[in-house]
Amino acid sequence: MTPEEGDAILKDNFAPWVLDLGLSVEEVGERHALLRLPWSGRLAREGGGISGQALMAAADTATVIAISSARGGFVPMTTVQQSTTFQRPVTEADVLVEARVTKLGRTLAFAEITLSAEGGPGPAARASTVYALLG
Ligand SMILES: CC(C)(COP(=O)(O)OP(=O)(O)OC[C@H]1O[C@@H](n2cnc3c(N)ncnc32)[C@H](O)[C@@H]1OP(=O)(O)O)[C@@H](O)C(=O)NCCC(=O)NCCSC(=O)Cc1ccccc1
Repeated sequence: MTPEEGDAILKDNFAPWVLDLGLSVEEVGERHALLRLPWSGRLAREGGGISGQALMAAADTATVIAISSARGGFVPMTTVQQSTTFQRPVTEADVLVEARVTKLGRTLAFAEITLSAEGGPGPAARASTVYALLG
């Protein structure tokens, strides 16, 4: 899969409010995807840091792209579980969202996601996700 194909999956399969986050696919590999969440003050909470809700949506979205890449294209799937830790605030920076598929089964897929402020000192958040593959 190419980043352009990843962007097309975004456009065709996600809710309008998720598309409003402005996510774009920077890189896709055999079992991973790298997305960019552009900084916007609209995503910030009191104190100026990016909201956890935006980061969780970005992690969920990046996982769909990574699983699609691992499967060679989009297949119907649904999130079953996501667990997220928030480790550093992000202010005034894009967030790079890297999702890696750690197990691709027949009916379930597992992924680990690292979200980092561009140029930042380390992960801003990490997530673990489980997806049911429906097709
Ligand atoms: C399907 C499953 C994950 C597992 O089901 P099981 O453990 O086997 O449970 P059970 O047999 O008890 O069935 C329960 C119900 O499931 C239905 N159903 C079952 N199999 C299929 C099937 N193959 N296909 C379709 N439906 C199927 C079945 O009709 C039944 O409905 P009923 O109760 O009779 O009316 C279920 O727990 C579920 O739907 N959870 C909600 C997940 C969810 O909403 N996540 C958040 C949204 S994802 C997101 O946003 C990310 C994203 C973005 C863009 C693009 C992509 C992703």
